[in-house]
Amino acid sequence: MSGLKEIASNKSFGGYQKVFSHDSTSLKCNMKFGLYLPPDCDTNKVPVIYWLSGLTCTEQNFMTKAGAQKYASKYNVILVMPDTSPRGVNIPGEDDSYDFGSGAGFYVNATQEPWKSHYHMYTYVTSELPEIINSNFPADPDRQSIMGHSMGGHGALISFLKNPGKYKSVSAFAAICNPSESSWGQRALSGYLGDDKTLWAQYDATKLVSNYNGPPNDIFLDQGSSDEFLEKGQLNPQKFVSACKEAQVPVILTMRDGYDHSYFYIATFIEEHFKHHAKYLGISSS
Ligand SMILES: N[C@@H](CCC(=O)N[C@@H](CS)C(=O)NCC(=O)O)C(=O)O
Repeated sequence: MSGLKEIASNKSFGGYQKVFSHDSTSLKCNMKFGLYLPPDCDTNKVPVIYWLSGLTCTEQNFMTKAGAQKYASKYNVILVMPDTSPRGVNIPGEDDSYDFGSGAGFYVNATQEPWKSHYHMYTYVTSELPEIINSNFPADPDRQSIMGHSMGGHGALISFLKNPGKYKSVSAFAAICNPSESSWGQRALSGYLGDDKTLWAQYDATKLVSNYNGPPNDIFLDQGSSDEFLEKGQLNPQKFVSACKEAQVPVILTMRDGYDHSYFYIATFIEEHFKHHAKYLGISSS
């Protein structure tokens, strides 16, 4: 990693909403991420929550639409908001689809040509970015949690399940819970990983949960009942809940009557997610 550069900074709820760029070693391109620094981190190391966004998003969507700064300030946590794929790496067709390539890295490490030289979003969000955050900002490396939306909900669930103990808690809005069985997931997993379904299973929360042996923890899933992608079979929260029950892993699925897939829905319930993480990160609101 080199060239960490602040490219925006705006005071918000007593802290600062910033954007940084840097040269990523795992993605081999320049990347941007959003970072909210709460007021208290001037003097103390504070917990960190990673937010992973969904298809088509950049580091901007959650930052500008979720209203999360108010709660990151109140609960005194650093928020990290990465982009969703490598950018501008000149792979033929990278910008052709909304659900594959740019804006759709799917939080996997690609093994297939031509994606495998850059598309390592799993390593980027679980290793490279935490190292950057922990070494450049007042982040407590022993208190980190992860949450996300849709493709990013999938990213949050697999990051949590594949790294027992690394994240104190996980939550997700409208997560793609069983990507091997959704058309979004099938397109991404076959494109990035090829046809080997055992490799797909390493990035499928519903399959991973059966091997989870980390600390006991309520996995918090949030889902709007009028989400068009739920109706289209892209999300499959019930399959994940059944797999959790079978594996005796505690899960909470909260259905929200009439809410859709949008950031209007996320903004409505984001504080509940902060409360969930605050409980596991050992923080009380100021
Ligand atoms: N454009 C796609 C859907 C893409 C979509 O809904 N993306 C979600 C995540 S899966 C999102 O967060 N979009 C950006 C936004 O709402 O700000 C379609 O119309 O089918």
